Amino acid sequence: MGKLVIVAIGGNSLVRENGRNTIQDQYEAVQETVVNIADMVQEGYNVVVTHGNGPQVGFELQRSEIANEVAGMPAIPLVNCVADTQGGIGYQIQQALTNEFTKRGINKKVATVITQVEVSMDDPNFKKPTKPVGSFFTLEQAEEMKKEHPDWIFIEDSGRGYRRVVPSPKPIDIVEKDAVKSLIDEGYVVIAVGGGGIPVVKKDNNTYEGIDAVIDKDFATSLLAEQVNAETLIITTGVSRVCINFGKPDQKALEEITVEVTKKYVLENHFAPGSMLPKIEASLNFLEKNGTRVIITNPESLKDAINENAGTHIIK
Ligand SMILES: Nc1ncnc2c1ncn2[C@@H]1O[C@H](COP(=O)(O)OP(=O)(O)O)[C@@H](O)[C@H]1O
Ligand SMILES: NC(=O)OP(=O)(O)O
Repeated sequence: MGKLVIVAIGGNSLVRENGRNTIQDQYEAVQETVVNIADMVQEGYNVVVTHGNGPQVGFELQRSEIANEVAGMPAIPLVNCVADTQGGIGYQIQQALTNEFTKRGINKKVATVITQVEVSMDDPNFKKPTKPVGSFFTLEQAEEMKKEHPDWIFIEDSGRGYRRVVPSPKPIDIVEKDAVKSLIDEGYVVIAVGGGGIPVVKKDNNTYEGIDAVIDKDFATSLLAEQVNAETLIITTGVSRVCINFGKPDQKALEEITVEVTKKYVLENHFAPGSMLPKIEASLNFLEKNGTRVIITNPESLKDAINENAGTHIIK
């Protein structure tokens, strides 16, 4: 069996900049991304795919709230919005990847696993929402919305505007990890922990119950990578490389950095919370366990990045 690589697709990287946010636009972005994943499979890598849902889960929540306010339809709990977006995006990746394999004559099967991820009810992150979801707003728009919904919390997201935030507990365990492992062993390209996984808590009688939150997909991906013994973790996002002094005149793109240097940059606040910081922290977690390398890049650079010609590489 070839080397096992986990590729995480950022939710924002599936959103077109035309502001329409249609399902068709999202499918086109998925189709562009899977071309690069198929290239990796063709090069002999075993690939597990994970994906975010930050924008999409926020859109779903907004649709539910509008339907509730306008038509009195019952609101959809946040945990179910996560499940819905996990299924919807998983379906698109599964179909696009299967079609790409068919076109290229690659004999590979693809399966999406509806994945529950255990979190702790006592996680302090339930009290302090940090996960940005949905659209970007101006400060004026955010202030206007807060007048109508005083309980909504907004943060500024990496110079891109203001976004609503929801609680984001840390993942403890992947409930369906054995199913994922079995499918990998059978040669499937598996899509799992979509949107960071559906957050669940374990009750005293060992049963699970959903809880309203959005788990960061980078942390869930890092945990899955550890649990299935992946060698390489690749996080695709909106930038080709991680930078220091991001957005400033002296911005510098990083090609290769060690864990030690990365930790120093974290302490110097080079990585924005809610966007680049979780990717970096998830990368460090993975490298401190069984991982050997992490690559952070944009989807179109995937193939070059795995051949060490693009992206930011974090090594031990
Ligand atoms: N130091 C940094 N280097 C590069 N990008 C950064 C940095 N800090 C913040 N960012 C921003 O973080 C974004 C990635 O986070 P985000 O869009 O939330 O992730 P995702 O692709 O998983 O949805 C980048 O596209 C960039 O705008
Ligand atoms: N759930 C999650 O982390 O999604 P994004 O990667 O889209 O922010």
